[in-house]
Amino acid sequence: MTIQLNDQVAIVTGAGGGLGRCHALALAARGAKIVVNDLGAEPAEAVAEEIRAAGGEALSHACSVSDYAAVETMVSKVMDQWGRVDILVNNAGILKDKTFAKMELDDFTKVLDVHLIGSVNCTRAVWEIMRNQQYGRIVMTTSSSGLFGNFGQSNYGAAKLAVVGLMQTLALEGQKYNIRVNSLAPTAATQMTEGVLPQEVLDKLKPETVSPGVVFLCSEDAPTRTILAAGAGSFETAHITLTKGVYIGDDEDAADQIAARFAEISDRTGDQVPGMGGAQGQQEITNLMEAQKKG
Ligand SMILES: NC(=O)C1=CN([C@@H]2O[C@H](COP(=O)(O)OP(=O)(O)OC[C@H]3O[C@@H](n4cnc5c(N)ncnc54)[C@H](O)[C@@H]3O)[C@@H](O)[C@H]2O)C=CC1
Ligand SMILES: CC(C)c1ccc(C(=O)O)c(O)c1O
Repeated sequence: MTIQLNDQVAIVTGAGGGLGRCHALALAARGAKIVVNDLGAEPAEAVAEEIRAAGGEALSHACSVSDYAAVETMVSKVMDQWGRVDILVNNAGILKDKTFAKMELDDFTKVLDVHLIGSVNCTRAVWEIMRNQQYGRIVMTTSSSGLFGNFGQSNYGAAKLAVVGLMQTLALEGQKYNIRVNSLAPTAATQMTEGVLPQEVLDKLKPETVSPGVVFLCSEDAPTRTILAAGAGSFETAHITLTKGVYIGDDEDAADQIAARFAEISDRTGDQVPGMGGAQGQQEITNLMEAQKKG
């Protein structure tokens, strides 16, 4: 096994079951010391015990990732015990599915509070530690529902794409401190996806088959700003791209020209994955200048 995480400390949120448990076990199998976080003390401690029984080192800490003070207490405990945090896997999550028409606004806030604010809280609590160490690997957990949409999951989808936005900027800000930030878009049979697909399909979507992707994203040679999709042992990358586009200008009929040339505007030939937000403006100025040169 090439990827070694010996002497590294990893916090995995929502690791009392499902994907988080599998990520924790997989990171521990590579030598990392694991902090098993979840809402409930019992499931978190059970996973920590499972890791210790397999010869690894683990501690559990029950708290909600939505509670910044509690997250800070968890990180202080880890620093007291092990003196560093190398890896953070923001995995904790909940669903409150309903069509947008029927959804209470409170269910929107609750979902954002766990996925987005939970990821912000945990990342913020370890950011300075990682900057000082000049080393950190952070994984956000996104979803196909956020990247591509899913009926009945407007709150969840919004939260799941928000963590990708968080990743985009943190990857840039973390670069000079050797902090790499990536996103994982898993597909797995867990309590979260219970009953949504036929059992014979769920049987193939073992959460254990996703966790090698997390090990890779937490390794020394991890990429940064990647969206890694994973399920049933298959791995893909997803991208937010920008087409070359078309210079239209601002004549009175600009909107009509956009309509007339929309196929060209959205033609994906030669599209790019921008390295940062500024790339869009650069592309637009280039298009303008090319159009001016042509007269
Ligand atoms: N299972 C799947 O196919 C997919 C899962 N995901 C994401 O993967 C992550 C893990 O999901 P699963 O393992 O499938 O679900 P799960 O429901 O089995 O596990 C989620 C864990 O997070 C914990 N949790 C919930 N709120 C928390 C909070 N405030 N603080 C700390 N822990 C909390 C839960 O107690 C639970 O143990 C979630 O972020 C989910 O949105 C994304 C795409 C697909
Ligand atoms: C299998 C369905 C489409 C699906 C996919 C992903 C999630 C998730 O991100 O949690 C779901 O909840 C699903 O129901």
